[in-house]
This record gives sequence, C-alpha cells and structure tokens, in this order.
Amino acid sequence: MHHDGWPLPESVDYVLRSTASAGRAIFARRNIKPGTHILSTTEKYEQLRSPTVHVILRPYRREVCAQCFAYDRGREWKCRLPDAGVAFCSVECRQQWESVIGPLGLAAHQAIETTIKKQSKWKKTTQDSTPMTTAVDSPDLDFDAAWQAAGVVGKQIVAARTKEKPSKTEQRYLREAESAPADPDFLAYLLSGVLVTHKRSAAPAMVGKDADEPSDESSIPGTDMVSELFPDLMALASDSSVYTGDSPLSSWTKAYKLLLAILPIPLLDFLRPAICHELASRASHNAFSIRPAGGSDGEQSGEFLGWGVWPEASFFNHSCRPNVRKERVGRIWTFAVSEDITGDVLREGEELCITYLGGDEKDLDVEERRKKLKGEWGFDCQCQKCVEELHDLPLSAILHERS
Ligand SMILES: C[S@@+](CC[C@H](N)C(=O)[O-])C[C@H]1O[C@@H](n2cnc3c(N)ncnc32)[C@H](O)[C@@H]1O
Repeated sequence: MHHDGWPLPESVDYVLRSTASAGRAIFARRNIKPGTHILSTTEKYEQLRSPTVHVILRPYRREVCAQCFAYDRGREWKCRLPDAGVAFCSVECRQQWESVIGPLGLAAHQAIETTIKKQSKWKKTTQDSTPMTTAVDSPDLDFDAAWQAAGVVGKQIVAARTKEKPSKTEQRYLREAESAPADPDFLAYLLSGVLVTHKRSAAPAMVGKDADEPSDESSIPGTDMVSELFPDLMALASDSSVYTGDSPLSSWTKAYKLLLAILPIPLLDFLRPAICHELASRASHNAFSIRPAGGSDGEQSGEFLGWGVWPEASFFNHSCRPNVRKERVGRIWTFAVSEDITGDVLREGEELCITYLGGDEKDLDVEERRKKLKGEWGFDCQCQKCVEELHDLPLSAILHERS
C-alpha cells in the first residue's frame, strides 16, 4: 500500500489494511511467534528523519536528555547548553545532538530560548499591550481560512526581516509577533518539524522537488511543500478537531508567527502554515508520549515528559489486550510480538495492536479505560477486550457511557 509514493508499513509478517470501524490497521500475514521483532523506527529513510519531530516539555528540559530522552527520577543533568535550553545525560549525547542539529538548528534553539526568557521578563514588567485583532483568533473561522490569514501576516513578518526597506505595516507585524508570548512547547515542537523539513529539502532523494506555493489557491500555504517533503507525516490520520481544549488554533498561529520573527533566516522558507497545521493535526492522533523508559513489562510509565511523532510506527491500533509490545530505547521504538499472547503464535489474519495506555493504566476497569481513551484519543475503543467486558456489564452502565 502506498501513499503518494511513500511506502506504508509492510513486511513478510504484516500488511496494512482498512478496517470497518477503526481506520487502517496492521494484520498478520502469517503465523508469528511470540518475541518476533516486527518493526524498529530506524530501518528506513534514516538520513531523512533525524531529528525526530518531538518536544520535551519545558519543565523537564533540565531533567530529560535532549538526545536520548534519558530521565533519572527528576535529577537535573549537569551537561547543558543553557543558552539553547537543553541538557544531556553525557558529553557523547551532547556531541551527537549538536552534530545532528547542526549550527543552524543550534542557532534556532538559542533564538527560542532567548525569546522565552525575554518574554517572561516582559510579562513581569509591562502591562500586556492590546494585541492587534486579527481574524486568526476568531473562533468562528474554519482552520483553513485561519491558517491562510496567518500566512498573510507571516509574509509581512518575513518581509520585515528580509527586505532592505520594509514598510511600516510589515515592521509593525514583526514587532507584534515578537512581543506576543507563545507556548514554549509549541515553539519547540514546531521547530523540530521545521528542522526535519529543512534537512530533507537538502537530502538527495528530495532535491529538485518542487516545493513552491500551491497551485490550488484554496489550500493552506505550504501544502505542496509539506506533501513533497513530509509524505510520511501526510500519510497519517489527521484530526480536524485538534484545535480544541488546551490546543487552540490561536496558540499554534501565535507560535508560527513568533518563530517567523525569531528563527534564523534560512529556516523561514520551511516555516509554512501548512507545515504547522499538519504537525498539529497529525500529532493529535499519532503522537507517542515520552515517559520514563523501562517499566517492569518494558513499557514506559510515569511522568509525561514530552511527546513525539514516529510516522512509520503510527499504524498500530490500540487494544486493551495488546499482542505487540513496544519499547523505546533512546529515540528508537521497537515493536515485537508480545510473549504474553494466548496460544503459541499470533495467527495469520489477526490484527497487531499495541496499547495506547501507560504501563500504569492497563489495570483500569473497562469503563475507566474507555473514558481515558475517549478523552485523550477521541475514540470509542472497539477492541476485543472491551467488547467482551462491555458484554458483561449491566445495560444501565452501557447506556450511561453513551449518554
Ligand atoms: C495511531 S492511529 C492508528 C492508525 C489509524 N487507524 C489509521 O488509520 O491511520 C490512532 C487512531 O486509530 C483509531 N483507533 C486505534 N485503535 C482503535 C480502537 N481500539 N478502537 C477504535 N479506533 C481505534 C482511532 O481513530 C485513533 O485515533
């Protein structure tokens, strides 16, 4: 199965197919023994993927290694690049991080860190100036239109930074973007996506691809670029209701505009509205949380340290009785058939599922699990375990869940 020329996960052991009620899913092509390795996230396109699209939440930036995500019960790592807002568990990790991210990536991190520090001072010392009302913040706008409007502002910000004699309006948009505080975690997450896009644009497989403005004027600016350079992101299920709750559209557009105002100039061409929109909407149903590694069953558990998107690993559906075990070592996820499956083998035709619940959540009862999955992932779990356990519940409990 392909998505615009990008191969979707497939091997001698498994294949991706559509299901009636849970989108696409991975199915066994033959009987597979427990313990069999299914997938690792470095096997294909390695040179195009690094650095992983991810964010370590700001409160944890001194406690989680920026390179391998090591976390040691809240201990702050000593090896740091304070002006870039990152810490490392070892000098080797720091060197690896610097070599992958390069001078431009480092400068971008420094720009974000400087701005966040400056803005937190501004917040303390000045009254919030009345922001210029832009159409972007209106809740009635659909997100296509909102991102298009943000793109119009974005062009002015870029003009203010790159033109020899920018207009007054352009300069005003730049000043406004610079002084509007944005969510530091959105800034870091979007930057990681922009760095991947930038890196891929220079990779041999991608050079010469047309990444210009879309020919279709109704699409979000940058759509062609994100399709060309990030086909694996575009192959993932998107979430049109991403801009709700603690992820409002205005937080994303603010982060987009602030990044345009502060990132090194060579990155600006890769910071397009469509890239930001796709990074937001595809992460919503596909991100893996980054938690301390190595619970008793190998699954991560404990604090929510951050999240990331590993596109090739995003096609496993959830089951409350998973038959595939996932494990993160550093930045790499590996998936293997669980040793705990019932029977000697995972049978041909069976769906391969991981759990989306944390290691410490798997013992919740059926109603709690379903509430959690609905709240965090937005779906009514259709897994076999839920079907069986719901069957055993009194009708009143099921009606209560549906209401
Ligand atoms: C990481 S994606 C998995 C791949 C996805 N099915 C696809 O077509 O790309 C997560 C999404 O798959 C669907 N899904 C996963 N597990 C499910 C389950 N047990 N019951 C219902 N839907 C499920 C939900 O829509 C969820 O948001």
